[in-house]
Amino acid sequence: MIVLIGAGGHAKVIVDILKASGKQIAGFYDDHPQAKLEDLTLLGKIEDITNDQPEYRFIIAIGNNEVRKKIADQLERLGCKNGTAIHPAAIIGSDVEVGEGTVVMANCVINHSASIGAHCIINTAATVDHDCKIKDFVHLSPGAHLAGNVSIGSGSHIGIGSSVIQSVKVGAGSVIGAGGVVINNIPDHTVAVGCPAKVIKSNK
Ligand SMILES: CC(=O)SCCNC(=O)CCNC(=O)[C@H](O)C(C)(C)COP(=O)(O)OP(=O)(O)OC[C@H]1O[C@@H](n2cnc3c(N)ncnc32)[C@H](O)[C@@H]1OP(=O)(O)O
Repeated sequence: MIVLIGAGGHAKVIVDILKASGKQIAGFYDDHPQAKLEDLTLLGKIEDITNDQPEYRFIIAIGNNEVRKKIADQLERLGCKNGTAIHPAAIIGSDVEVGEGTVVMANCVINHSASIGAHCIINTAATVDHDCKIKDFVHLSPGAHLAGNVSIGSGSHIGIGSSVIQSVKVGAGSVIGAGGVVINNIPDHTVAVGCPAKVIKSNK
């Protein structure tokens, strides 16, 4: 039984994925007392989460990577278990690892021997090619494409429609702007944009 945390647009898409894959949703937590998420039950504020029902599997349905990490730390302290949501129209190759709490949206392709960390978002129609290594709390935006053997550090955000050529490393906590074309390694905690993507500022 899945429990969602958050009730925004990202959460709505995850509800659709869970419905399409036949998973039951017990309800959702959100800090706004008037929050609505389809016909699901609001279970309380995020600070009210407990591990009283060990059959629950939590998915943090919030797009911001840092917020997701903070809540994941809270869930870990409580001993809560995480669920995953993988759209039935996603294609997952052999020897692919998908970490707990991660969501994979419709029309994604994750190819042979790629590994995806925990609490990642592999957004609509993103592709991750063979042997890529994606650490925890990464967001690959819709239509982002990673060639083979790319590494993405923890908490980085790859913008919508970006491409990363083979064997390049994007550091931790970095952002690649929408439509960026990454052909060189990108350091930790930076924002890079354009074609070819160049660092324009720090992301600390
Ligand atoms: C389902 C969903 O909705 S998933 C969400 C998907 N969303 C995304 O992928 C958003 C990605 N975000 C971006 O591309 C943003 O523009 C960012 C993060 C790169 C930069 O945002 P900010 O930090 O607010 O920077 P800001 O808008 O001030 O831009 C700084 C400079 O970079 C330029 N710039 C910003 N984004 C880009 C871009 N994607 N490509 C090229 N140049 C860019 C701006 O024109 C500006 O240039 P200037 O200084 O010459 O005027």
